[in-house]
Amino acid sequence: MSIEQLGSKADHLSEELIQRVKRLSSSLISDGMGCTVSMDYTIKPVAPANKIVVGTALTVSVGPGDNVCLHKAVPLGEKGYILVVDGKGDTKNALLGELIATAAKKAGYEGIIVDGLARDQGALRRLDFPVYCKGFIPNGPLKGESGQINTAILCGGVSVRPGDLIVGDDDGVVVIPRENAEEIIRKAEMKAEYEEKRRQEIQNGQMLPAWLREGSKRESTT
Ligand SMILES: O=C([O-])CC(=O)C(=O)O
Ligand SMILES: [Mg+2]
Repeated sequence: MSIEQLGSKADHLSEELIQRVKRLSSSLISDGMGCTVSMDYTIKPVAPANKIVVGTALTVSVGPGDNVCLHKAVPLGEKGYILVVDGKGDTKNALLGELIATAAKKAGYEGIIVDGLARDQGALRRLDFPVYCKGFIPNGPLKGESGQINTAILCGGVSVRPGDLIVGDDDGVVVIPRENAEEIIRKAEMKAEYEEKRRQEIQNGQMLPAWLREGSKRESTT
C-alpha cells in the first residue's frame, strides 16, 4: 500500500481575514471571484444549519470508493482545518459515515467536504458537525492501495491546494485561493454593502436596481 503525505500542513491565513469571511456567505465570496469558484452544486451539507463553515484546506485524494487514506488523514485534524476529499465523484461506495465523521470532529476539524458519497445519514444529521457530500449510499468504503494527503486536488470541479480557505454554507462550497484571499474578501465585502443598500431600497419600494434604472450594463450578479 502506498499512501503519500507529500505536503506538510499549511499555515492558516490571518485570524483577521478568517473572521471577516465568517461575516460573509459562500455566494458573496463567489461574487468576489466573478461567480466562478463554486464546487459542483451536488456537494451540499448533510444537515443544512443556516451557518457558515470556514477553514483551511487539508486535502486528501483517494481512488474511487477507497477510504484508507481518509482514515489516515483524520488524526492530522486540528481546529481551523477542513478535510477536503477528492473522491473522484464516485457514486458506488460511501467514503465515510458516522464513525469517520465523529473521529474528524474529535480530532478538531471544522468540517469535511467530500466529492463523493456518505452513509449513516441519520447519525450524521445528529452529529452537529458539518459534512458536505453528493448524497448517500449504504455500500461501505473499499480498502484500496493508494492515496495522497496534502497535495493539490480537484474537488467538485474546483482546484484546491493545501492552505486555501474553504467556505461552506447551505448554498454549497467555494474555495478562496490563499494568494488572492485579501482582494477576494474585500470584493465580497463590497458586494455585501451593495446588497444591504438594495435591501433598504426594496423596503422603500424601489424594485429596480439603479444600474437597470439608468440603463447601464452591470457585469456582476445583482
Ligand atoms: O465504515 C466505514 O469506513 C464508513 C462508515 O460507515 C463510518 O465511518 O461510519
Ligand atoms: Mg458507519
